[in-house]
Amino acid sequence: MTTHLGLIGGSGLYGLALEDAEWRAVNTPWGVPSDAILTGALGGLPVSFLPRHGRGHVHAPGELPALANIAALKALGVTDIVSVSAVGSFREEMAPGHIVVVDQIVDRTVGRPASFFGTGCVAHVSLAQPTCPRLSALAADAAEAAGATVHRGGIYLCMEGPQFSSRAESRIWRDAWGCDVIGMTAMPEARLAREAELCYATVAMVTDYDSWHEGHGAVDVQAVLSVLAANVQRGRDLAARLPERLAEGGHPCPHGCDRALDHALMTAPDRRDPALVERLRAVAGRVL
Ligand SMILES: CSC[C@H]1O[C@H](OP(=O)(O)O)[C@H](O)[C@@H]1O
Ligand SMILES: Nc1ncnc2[nH]cnc12
Repeated sequence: MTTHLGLIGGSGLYGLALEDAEWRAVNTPWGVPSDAILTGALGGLPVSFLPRHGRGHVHAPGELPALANIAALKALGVTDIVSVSAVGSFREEMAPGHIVVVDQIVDRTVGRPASFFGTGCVAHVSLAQPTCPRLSALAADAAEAAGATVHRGGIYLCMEGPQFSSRAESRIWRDAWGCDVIGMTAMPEARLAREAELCYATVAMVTDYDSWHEGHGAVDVQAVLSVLAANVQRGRDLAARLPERLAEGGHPCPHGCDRALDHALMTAPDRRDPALVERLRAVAGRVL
């Protein structure tokens, strides 16, 4: 399998310098993604870049076309997705400007479509390890090489938003639930990447201390944007350092991300909905 890097740019990251760059409109059985996808190469490795919120930050976190986003990257041949996200921190030592390469996610979103499968073709994939350890380690190495302070591992609380958390919520996620960072977009992205058999890693850029920290004001967009602006070059450096690490080959994935559907389908072949199966070919063709 040819390694193809998919980069999902979060708040503040709407473009990237690629070789042979071309913005391509992609359609999927789940509609159109957040924006056209910038295809090209970095250091000889095929790369596809999708601005999660669209250029100009059009889409709210709760209304992102996440199914179309993952299906479009899969259709372009992406094997590995590195998602870049702005997050608030629940830990003093995970300071603004630092990077946390998340290894666990707690999903507090509500009402977001979160599966390609459903009635007529039911599947249950494992999400015990929602990010790929191999890809996460490579992303952490690239971030360190780009000069960032990196925390390897952390629990990402994915809230619904779009409002930020109350102080009481912030303290609950931090003290009672033991979460490390908070954002609004890792879910259902990570779920869908697993269903589409793609390796997925989240590189979270800390922009604030959310609302719990007595020594810091509560988060607002201005604070987030000023930290992102100060670190945008580091984000680009990190992206530029990923291909050389990925090029050594990671497939078959030692953690089985690219075979996640091997034993996941439940619906008997003769009981499957043909229309749904047809749509599913775009992400799960390997097992259908
Ligand atoms: C601009 S602050 C809130 C916004 O930023 C994060 O977006 P992303 O994960 O795409 O970087 C957060 O999840 C919210 O959507
Ligand atoms: N404190 C916070 N809560 C949710 N999403 C965020 N993105 C950046 N900072 C955040």
